[in-house]
Amino acid sequence: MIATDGPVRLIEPKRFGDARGWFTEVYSEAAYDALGITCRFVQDNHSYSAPAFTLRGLHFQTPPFGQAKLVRCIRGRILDIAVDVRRGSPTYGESVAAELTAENGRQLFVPVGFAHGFVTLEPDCEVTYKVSAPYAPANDGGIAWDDPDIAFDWPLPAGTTPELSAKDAGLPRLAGWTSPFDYDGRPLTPLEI
Ligand SMILES: Cc1cn([C@H]2C[C@H](O)[C@@H](COP(=O)(O)OP(=O)(O)O[C@H]3O[C@@H](C)C(=O)[C@@H](O)[C@H]3O)O2)c(=O)[nH]c1=O
Repeated sequence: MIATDGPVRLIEPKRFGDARGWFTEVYSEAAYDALGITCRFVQDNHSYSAPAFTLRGLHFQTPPFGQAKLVRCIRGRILDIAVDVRRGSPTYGESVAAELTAENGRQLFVPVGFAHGFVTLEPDCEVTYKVSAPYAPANDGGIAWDDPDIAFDWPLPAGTTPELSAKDAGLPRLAGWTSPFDYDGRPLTPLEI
C-alpha cells in the first residue's frame, strides 16, 4: 500500500506584511498535517532554470521511493503540473496545473502516484520543493511531457520548443506502460486554495 498524503493541493501561505516587507511560514508540520498533508519530508531540492520555457518533467520515483512533493517558485514564474498516474484511477492520465510565482508564494502539493513537471514562463526561475523520500536514481521514472494521451496544453508561444534535458526528451508515453502506483481511492479534484 502506498502512503496516502492527501490529494493534490494548492496552498497559499499567509504573508504578514509590515513596513519592512513580509514574513511567511512556508512549511510547518502542524499546519500541513491539519490540511491532510501528513507525509514526512526528508529532502529539500532547489533548481534554477536560465531560459524561459525550460520544461522539466514529467517525473516521479517508483515505489518504494515514491515522492510526495511540496513545490514553490522563489524567483520568476512557472506553470506547475501534476498528472494522475495511479493504475486504475478513474482520472488516470488527467492533470491539474497552477501558476506558482515568487510573487504569489503559492505551493503545489503533489502526492505519491502523480507525475510532476513544470515549465518556466520567464528567464531565471528558481524552484524549491520538499520531497518525502530520498533521491533514488535507480527508481527514476517519467512520462513524455507531450504525451498525446495526456494532451496537456503547455503555455508555449507558437513556434517555441521548450528547453529540455536529454533524459526528458526521451521519456516514454503512457501507452504501453504499466504504472507501478496503485489507486488508493483519493480523487483528483480541481484545484482550489
Ligand atoms: C532529482 C535529483 C537529481 N540529482 C542530480 C541528478 C542529475 O545529475 C542532476 C539533474 O537531475 P534531473 O535532470 O533529474 O533534474 P530535474 O529534471 O530538475 O528533475 C526534477 O524535476 C522535477 C520536475 C521533479 O519533480 C523532481 O522530482 C526531479 O525529477 O541532479 C540529485 O543529485 N538529486 C536529486 O534529488
